[in-house]
Amino acid sequence: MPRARKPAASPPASTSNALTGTPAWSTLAAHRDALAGTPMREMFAADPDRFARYSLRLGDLLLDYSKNRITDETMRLLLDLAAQTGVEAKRDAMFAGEVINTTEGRAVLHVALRNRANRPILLDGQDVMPEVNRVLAQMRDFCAAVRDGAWTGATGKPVTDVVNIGIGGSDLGPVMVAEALKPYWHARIRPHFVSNVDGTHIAETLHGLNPETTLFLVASKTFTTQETLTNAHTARRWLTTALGEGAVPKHFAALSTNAEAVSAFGIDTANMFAFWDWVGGRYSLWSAIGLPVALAIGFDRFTDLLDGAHAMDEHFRTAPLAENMPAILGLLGVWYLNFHGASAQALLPYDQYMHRFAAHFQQVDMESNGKRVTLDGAPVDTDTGPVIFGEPGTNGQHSFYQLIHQGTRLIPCDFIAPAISHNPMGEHHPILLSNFFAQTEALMKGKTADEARAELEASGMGADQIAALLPHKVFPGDRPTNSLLVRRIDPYTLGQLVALYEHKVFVQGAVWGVNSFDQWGVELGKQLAKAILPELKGDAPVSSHDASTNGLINAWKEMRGS
Ligand SMILES: O=P(O)(O)OC[C@H]1O[C@](O)(CO)[C@@H](O)[C@@H]1O
Repeated sequence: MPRARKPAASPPASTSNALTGTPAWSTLAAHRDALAGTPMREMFAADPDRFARYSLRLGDLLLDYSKNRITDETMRLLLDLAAQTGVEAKRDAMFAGEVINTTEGRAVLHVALRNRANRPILLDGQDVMPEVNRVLAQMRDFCAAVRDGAWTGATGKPVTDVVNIGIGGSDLGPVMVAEALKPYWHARIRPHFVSNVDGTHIAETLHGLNPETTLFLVASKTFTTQETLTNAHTARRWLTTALGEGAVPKHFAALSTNAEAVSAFGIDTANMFAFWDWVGGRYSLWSAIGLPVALAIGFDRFTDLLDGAHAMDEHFRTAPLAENMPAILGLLGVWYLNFHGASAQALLPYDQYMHRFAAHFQQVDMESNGKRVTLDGAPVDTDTGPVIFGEPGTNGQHSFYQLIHQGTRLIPCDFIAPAISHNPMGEHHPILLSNFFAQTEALMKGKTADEARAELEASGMGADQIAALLPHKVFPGDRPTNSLLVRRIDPYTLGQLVALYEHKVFVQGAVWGVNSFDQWGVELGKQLAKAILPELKGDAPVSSHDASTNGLINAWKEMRGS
């Protein structure tokens, strides 16, 4: 398949940077001001149907977005903004395989990887589905062989440990999903993930592993990424020191788009699982990059993950935007980021297995929408991508929630929880979920000065003490949250959730008119590191940089000794 194509002759919708000049923009700004005196607690008091009005269900997934600073008018205006920025046309262009990643001349078709309906998806007039299905079949056969022990290492022993070596999108998505689906892992096979070029990562991972039963997956779309190749060469040395060169084909497989570089590394291309330039790194977990997940949970469950994502794709593709979960989450994010100055967004899974969810979406969101120019290269005229962060509940509560409740910044939060835990452990799950529900209630309602005073008076405190403490005890409330509830975190519901957030990011990029699928911003640091690496050899002081960079390099040379 061709590696680069010309951009579509006419972009699917306006790429103007005059976003703030759209009629919807000024109307939304005026509407925000009009709404300012009506906190959410008043909105709830006035409307007993608010939950029903502002919640949606898709199978076992419930989205409650009623605890937001919105009215029907807000939603109508946000939908106007979506219409005026061509969100639907841009979405349709993505699904139709148009070259929407114009700076790289690529289509964006991760939806084809989970196109379980097998609807033809044409790229340059050719259906991509036969190739997608071919690699899925290759993955299925490999998973079966490794899992049932037919695939053995060079000394005839079955695989016990799968080490995925990759970084960014070739790591974060698979780690997150593998961890989230740990209850489904094969009894014998443990997945491990090495990403950081810090030697500690691979050293600690290999510590205690047996080369005879370890399978390495070198995961790199480009197969040129310094960190991944450095780690892969170290792994290769570790293996061949123990088992000899001849062991490599039974212990190494590659997940990549670059067959030439895979061969050059010494991996048999028969053990290469391909994907394509139209799969963005941070959207690649559905491709061969998902192989560590499929090996851990089994291929059938991996296809359940794809099924869940496909269900969300179909919802995103066909539901009117007013009832479209990714569109609603995306537009609410725009509402807070651009109209309330909320520059961060917390993702808070109340499920320990989902402890890497925020880390994965940090890349998906911030690498996609951390952009300062629009598709046509003009500066954006408003803020783009939020800072994404989060920790699993209830750990975050004992850490950064203080700032969310009483700090000066507005930080919209998404709460995500399963109704049923894989580890109920007596009262643990009700306790966990009581915190989930309570946090969203507390953030919405807050605590007024009158309520705080009444509590202090009831505790028997004197008037002076009350006066001193009162300002510290007030919670302003009116802090927005979305709540997502699924029956259980399983491959299908996780697929739904991940696709939901991917498409949310798409919607926001479409509103801002940026290219959500390139990542030029990661290049400069890589370029400079390449120039610095040879300068680190020897003791001669360096003078080719600014004073700080020279000073740091020279201090390092002195500290490390010779
Ligand atoms: O899969 P590759 O080509 O090794 O790239 C890894 C990651 O590096 C980046 O290009 C930049 O950090 C990411 O977008 C990508 O996910």
